[in-house]
Amino acid sequence: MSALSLSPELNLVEKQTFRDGMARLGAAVNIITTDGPAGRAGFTASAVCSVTDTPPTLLVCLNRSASVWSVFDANRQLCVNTLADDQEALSTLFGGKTPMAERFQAAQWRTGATGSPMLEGALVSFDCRISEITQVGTHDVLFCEVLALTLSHERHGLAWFDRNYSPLRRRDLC
Ligand SMILES: NC(=O)C1=CN([C@@H]2O[C@H](COP(=O)(O)OP(=O)(O)OC[C@H]3O[C@@H](n4cnc5c(N)ncnc54)[C@H](O)[C@@H]3O)[C@@H](O)[C@H]2O)C=CC1
Ligand SMILES: Cc1cc2nc3c(=O)[nH]c(=O)nc-3n(C[C@H](O)[C@H](O)[C@H](O)COP(=O)(O)O)c2cc1C
Repeated sequence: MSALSLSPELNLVEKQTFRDGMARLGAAVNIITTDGPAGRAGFTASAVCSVTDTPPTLLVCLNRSASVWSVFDANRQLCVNTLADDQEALSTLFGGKTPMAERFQAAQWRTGATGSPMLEGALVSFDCRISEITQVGTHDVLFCEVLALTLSHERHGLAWFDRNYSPLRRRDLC
């Protein structure tokens, strides 16, 4: 065990130290999509978390410098598509600098109740309206009320851990 990051003055840890720590905190991989008056957009996110089940709410953290930020901010609705283990390539596509049309061409989509694209083959898709946005440092925290969801019963999951992808095996599937 090392105490690399603990300074005597109890200052905040350096950005790189924080990232090294966060790299060890595994998380599901999601493609967040939206469609509406500002157009269609999507990006990869690991910063997704359950907030409360009453009302059913999750949060998504979005960097305000991302090209997609203004689209999500204007549309105020989104779908959280949690990826299955065979959808790693989609994560890379939506996490890079790829043009938006090219990102969406790589998969099949349905339209959710909010109008947001729902990914075929996702482990679960949460169709949401953004109820609140809070700014924290470089990111917006989008609080999202879940209006509908679609579950897949035949897929394993995908994790982002140690700066890489790992499958998440479901016990009831071989
Ligand atoms: N929450 C976020 O905004 C995240 C952004 N990314 C993006 O993907 C790139 C590659 O990430 P990794 O290969 O995991 O290596 P990395 O060393 O850049 O990041 C390690 C971990 O730190 C956290 N992180 C990275 N950038 C962040 C940011 N700007 N704000 C808050 N948390 C952040 C994430 O948990 C990430 O998995 C990052 O540099 C970033 O651009 C990746 C994961 C989460
Ligand atoms: C595995 C992975 C997880 C990511 N998680 C987040 C996240 O939670 N929040 C975020 O703002 N960006 C995250 N990113 C980066 C965005 O996906 C990326 O900045 C986004 O596609 C916007 O890029 P653009 O500005 O080229 O459109 C992640 C990238 C990867 C590869």
